[in-house]
Amino acid sequence: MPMIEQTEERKKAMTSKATTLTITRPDDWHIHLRDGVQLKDTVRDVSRYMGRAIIMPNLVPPATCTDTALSYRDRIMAAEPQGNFEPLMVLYLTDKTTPEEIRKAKATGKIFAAKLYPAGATTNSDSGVTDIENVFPALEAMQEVGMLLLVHGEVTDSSIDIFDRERVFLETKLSKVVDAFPSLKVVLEHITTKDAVEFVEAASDNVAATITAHHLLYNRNHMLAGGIRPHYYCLPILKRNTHQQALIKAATSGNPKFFLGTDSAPHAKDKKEAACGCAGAYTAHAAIELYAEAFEEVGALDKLEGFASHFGPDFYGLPRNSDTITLEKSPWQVPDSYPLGDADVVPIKAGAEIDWKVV
Ligand SMILES: NC(=O)N[C@@H](CC(=O)O)C(=O)O
Ligand SMILES: [Zn+2]
Ligand SMILES: [Zn+2]
Repeated sequence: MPMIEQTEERKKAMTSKATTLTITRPDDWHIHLRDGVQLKDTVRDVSRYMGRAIIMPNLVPPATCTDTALSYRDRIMAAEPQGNFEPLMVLYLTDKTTPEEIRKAKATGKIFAAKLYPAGATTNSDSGVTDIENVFPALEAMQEVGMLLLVHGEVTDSSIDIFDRERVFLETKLSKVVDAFPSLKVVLEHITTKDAVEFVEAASDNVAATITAHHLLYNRNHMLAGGIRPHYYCLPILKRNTHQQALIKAATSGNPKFFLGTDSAPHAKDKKEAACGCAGAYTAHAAIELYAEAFEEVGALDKLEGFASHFGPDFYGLPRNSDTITLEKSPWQVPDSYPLGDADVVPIKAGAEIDWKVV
């Protein structure tokens, strides 16, 4: 066996037997904290060890302007009295977002990105964008002031199969945006397909993607084979195994274009276990632990730190966190549910064991 392969083999053997792992403190580059009575629970979970998080603005009503984004930030800060956690705010783009609003948001130093939801694509996206060209003036201003564009990348055309909506979005919409705004930094959020991996790899260095833990750990069989499991239902929907494999390969490749974004999106139990259940999976109770399981599965624990703690801040042009966290191999059982304000949320791996624990 050639020398290089032996070294690789040894490294694999080492990482697969690792019992502790210390990494730079991670950040979550895509999370839903919701609002009101739910905030104390969602903020407690994310702030246990995430240094910062990009906070999605799809509230009811959505955070479409600087003032609503800043007052939402204040409510999040009030829910985390220790002050160890920094929420990075995001503006919700609509057909009417003006270049002035973009400049105003950027000038606060607290709003880092604007989010494109195609109208009707996902939870609370009704006020989203109806035609991508409607936001071109806003995108022009974002490119100019250096504000990132975050994208829910799915078309909403009812004639397009739900499993194809991400791919068709790349071909018909996102390609237009990256061609028209080559200096705009774009994050394709929560990618779910091999097509998205290839799109991001082939694009310029201004295009990156977040990947969730649940899309690394699961495929559509987990959701649909042997019974329908609503807690795996999220958007973009889990795809077939070959797409899951492409995502695992991208996340563990060491390519800095792919980084951590949990898309942890809690919905009350009764809103998920329903005839028409809401889209979204809750993973903030064990975010880094779930990623550690996915990385360990393919012998790539040595690639977790870059993905979870380095590539996100590098892409956003922010400093990396300066302290560390330590994970320990110490299996624990996930509760059947957690409190979520005046309701309960069923988390991913409810009632099952997770191997890693943050100490
Ligand atoms: N991912 C989801 O399935 N749901 C998210 C919205 C989103 O990120 O698309 C939510 O807010 O519930
Ligand atoms: Zn989304
Ligand atoms: Zn989301």
